[in-house]
Amino acid sequence: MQSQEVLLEARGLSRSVGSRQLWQGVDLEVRATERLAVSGPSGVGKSLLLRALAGLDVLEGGEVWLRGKPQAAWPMPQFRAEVMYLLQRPAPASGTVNAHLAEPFGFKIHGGKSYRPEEAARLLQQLGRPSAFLDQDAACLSGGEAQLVALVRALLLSPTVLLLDEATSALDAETAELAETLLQTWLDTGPARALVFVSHDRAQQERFATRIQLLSGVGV
Ligand SMILES: Nc1ncnc2c1ncn2[C@@H]1O[C@H](COP(=O)(O)OP(=O)(O)OP(=O)(O)O)[C@@H](O)[C@H]1O
Repeated sequence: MQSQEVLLEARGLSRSVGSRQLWQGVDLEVRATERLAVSGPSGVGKSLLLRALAGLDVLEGGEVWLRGKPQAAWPMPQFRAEVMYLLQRPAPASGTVNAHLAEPFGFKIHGGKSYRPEEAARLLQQLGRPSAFLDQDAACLSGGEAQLVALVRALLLSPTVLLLDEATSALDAETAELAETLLQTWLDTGPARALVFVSHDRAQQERFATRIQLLSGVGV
């Protein structure tokens, strides 16, 4: 593992909310192919840490690097396309699943990429969904289905580091394991990639993480 390239690195991160210091002195390193679990009690600030890593929350203290280049030196849309954050409760707008998956390919930041519906169907099939699923209304999906679609949408965009914030929490056990297999294949093929995830499912952490980092509230 140590020979793998460091993709994402954070040093000395700190965060407070009002007068409450959530954590400080947080160091983190994610290497290619890693599946790093960030663990800690409810309210300790795991979501805020992932959001800070993704450039979606302020960096009060410390610094984050992607491939050795400081977060602040990246154009932020590009950084967020490379370090992609998936939240627990995605809420897609109305329109077909296919249209929802195709949508970001129309954004300037993903201009070099093209949407391939057959690839979307292939990924969905690996998650146990038939190709007709692409025609469903995205706004009417169940919580678990919306999580599957968010995951497929992210994988199609091929970020360097995927940050999953309880992003499989609404899936049944069997589908959650299909998602893990899909993610593992994604990590092990193609360019250098890595995964950071938060899960309250201890069994998932233990079977899926290559490493677990505890966020204790007083530095990790
Ligand atoms: N934008 C915000 N403004 C003020 N307080 C916030 C904000 N976001 C989060 N908090 C607070 O910061 C603390 C950490 O929140 P966070 O969601 O990161 O915790 P967590 O470890 O992910 O929790 P859980 O495991 O319950 O999801 C919580 O007390 C929360 O209420």
